[in-house]
Amino acid sequence: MEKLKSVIPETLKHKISHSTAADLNSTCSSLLDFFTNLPLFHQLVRDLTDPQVALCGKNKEAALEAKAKGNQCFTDGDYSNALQFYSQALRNAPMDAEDNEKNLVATLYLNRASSLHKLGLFLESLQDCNRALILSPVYAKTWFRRAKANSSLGNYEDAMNDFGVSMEIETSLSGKRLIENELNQLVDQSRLRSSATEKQHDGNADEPLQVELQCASTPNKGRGMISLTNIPMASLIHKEDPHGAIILKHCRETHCAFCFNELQADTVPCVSCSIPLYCSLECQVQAGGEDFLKYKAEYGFKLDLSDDLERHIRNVTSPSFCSSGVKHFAEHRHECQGMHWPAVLPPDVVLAGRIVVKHIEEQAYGVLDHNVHKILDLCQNYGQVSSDTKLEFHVYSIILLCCLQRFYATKLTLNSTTTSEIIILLSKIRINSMAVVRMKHSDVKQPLNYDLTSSVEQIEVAQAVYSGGSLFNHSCEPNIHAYFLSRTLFMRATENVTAGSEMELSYGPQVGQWDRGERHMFLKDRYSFICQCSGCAQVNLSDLFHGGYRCIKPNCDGVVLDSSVIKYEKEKIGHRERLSCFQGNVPSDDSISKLSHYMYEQTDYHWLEPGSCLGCATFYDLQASKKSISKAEVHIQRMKDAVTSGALTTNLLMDALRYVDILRVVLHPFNRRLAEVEDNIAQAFCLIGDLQAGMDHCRASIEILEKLYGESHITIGNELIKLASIQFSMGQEISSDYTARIVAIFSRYYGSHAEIMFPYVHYLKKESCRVV
Ligand SMILES: C[S@@+](CC[C@H](N)C(=O)[O-])C[C@H]1O[C@@H](n2cnc3c(N)ncnc32)[C@H](O)[C@@H]1O
Repeated sequence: MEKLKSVIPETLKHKISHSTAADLNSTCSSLLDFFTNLPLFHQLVRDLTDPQVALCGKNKEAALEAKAKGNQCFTDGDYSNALQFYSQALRNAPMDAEDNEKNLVATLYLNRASSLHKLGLFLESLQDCNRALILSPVYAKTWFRRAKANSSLGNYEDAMNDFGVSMEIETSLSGKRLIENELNQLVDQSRLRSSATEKQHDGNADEPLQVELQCASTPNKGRGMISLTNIPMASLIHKEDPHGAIILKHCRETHCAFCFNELQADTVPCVSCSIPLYCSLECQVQAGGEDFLKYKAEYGFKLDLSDDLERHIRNVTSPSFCSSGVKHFAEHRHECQGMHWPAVLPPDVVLAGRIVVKHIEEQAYGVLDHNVHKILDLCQNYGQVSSDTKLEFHVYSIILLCCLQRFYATKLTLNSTTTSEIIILLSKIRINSMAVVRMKHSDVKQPLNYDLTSSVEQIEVAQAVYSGGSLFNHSCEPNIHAYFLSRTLFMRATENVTAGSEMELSYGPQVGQWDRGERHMFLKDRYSFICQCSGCAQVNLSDLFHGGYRCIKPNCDGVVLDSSVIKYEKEKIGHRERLSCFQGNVPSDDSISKLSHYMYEQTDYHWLEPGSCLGCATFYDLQASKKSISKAEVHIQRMKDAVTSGALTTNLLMDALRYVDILRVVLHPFNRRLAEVEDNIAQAFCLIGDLQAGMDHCRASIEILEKLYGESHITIGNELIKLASIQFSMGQEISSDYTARIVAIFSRYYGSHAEIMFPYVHYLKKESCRVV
């Protein structure tokens, strides 16, 4: 692609770089003319769309080779490698391929089920048996394997039926005897053990939306969502499935390409290509590609089975989702023609393709020509994107159209109108799509037992467009919180909202996390807008403390600011509205109220000068402080590196501690850097086994963060979990007040879903009941 961009004449590049949305017809027409006569372009399109050169098609030989390796590993007792090889074979195996006169895919699912069973993964083993039986219900071995999985799971009735079918199909005497033995053992077992399994808490799946919202015009952010009623904190205010979504490349091997949940060992590959992996048949069928169920074998035994066994076979081989009647747009279907453009082009471009195809399919006679701009009624900002992005949008739009034409030859014309419409669609996706995130597995699965001071990390797994969700504007002081379950977007009010207020979420940056300059830069680079939210427009204490220095006058709590911060604060003062944060989030304590009182009382703004204390107006030169900070940072970094590389020593930690003292002398006590450093020190202490010191520093970090974010922010919730995990490791009891505080914060942000997303919340709730 870079090569293609590099041969575009400079004059044309210049024209594109300076184009606005109104110029697109002309720039697209020029680029199309240029590409039409460029062999390199035609070669590139051929490479992307010719199934003969693509590497993502099915390949029986590769599947058989992997199967043979899997069999060898299984024989050698190396079940986890056997599992890997069978999964690889499944990815490559054509659905209709036969091996030893049996359906190859069914055999591979059965073989993998055996490995999964050996590894103790019984549910996964059961699911693989189900898949094998849909494709081929006539093998006694598969029913036998299913019976074993069910038996291990305590599903005795199902297991007996499975053995029953297996016995009917089995022809050999020795086979029948084996089944009979197993069946007898199962009968004994089922008498001894109850099959009760704990039902997983799945939240209130049908929690109703409790609010009325309206899309209205705002003074400086375009459209926005306004509440028409008072909304209590933690209410669910919005729930939506995506208009279009796509998994990110780095998560293809780890997360389901449809629901974006983490993949388990029993992955289901796409039926007709070797790229996407799904967590279940249901996801595969909904996402499209070819339909797995197309290969469902008809049950045609010539056996005299009881009604119960006949019903059992039907239930197993016709999964319930087949009859649910819910029809989804099969978003992967047009990408799955043995070509590899969907695997190669950037996700937002492939996502644009999905949205275009959905548009065409939803209109029975849809043709993509002049009406693409109606695809999504969302705002776009083509005019504001960088020159480089404009050029990329042009090139990718033409390439995407060429790729889509292979599937929709009659409905897609490649001309300047369609190309410019795709460019506008890409601009819409750029500012309106959301990153679907998941908590890092290890952070949430093991209640209070994870790496002691690691922070809860989110991973971006997919990019999705939510037509309704896109109407919510950004605020660095948001009053709603967005999160995802599978691919569904949920939004909740994180505070009590009065009727008529704007409902705003954070697109990333928040007050307390970054200073105003960093927030602006991020939003401008990523979304190309200048933030006009209350956090950026009004003076708030968090922004003052965030990077503030300590006043040199003894007993003065005032904060001293650097010129870079002053620049932004002066801009805010132009707005003449002050201290929004003080009235809401930040807890009042003496130092804050003194400072805020002082600031409120001032009618002129001379106090706002670099190096001048906001509390007592004493001036001092920040240069010397900056020098000592730089020196201290070197030593703290040395300790951090040692933590990362596992080479931490007590000496390195003590050395860093001395330099932290220097930071404490020069930085304001609520400076965010101090919170970060306290956290680093806490982690280091935990690593060398001094958990008490680790806990003290973790607490010190939380106290600072509370000043910056307020006491009920989710960041504080995450930090409190960290503290609880240290306490837990020390064998200390976690007090019920403390537990209640954590539960309250998580419930405020995740409502009834808090426990599914963070199993430790469930654990803490149970603990607090026990303590009380
Ligand atoms: C996802 S859309 C939100 C809905 C949009 N306002 C509309 O009219 O469709 C994002 C765009 O809204 C505007 N916007 C959202 N939050 C903003 C903020 N805090 N300050 C300024 N503009 C904002 C920007 O133009 C941004 O590119």
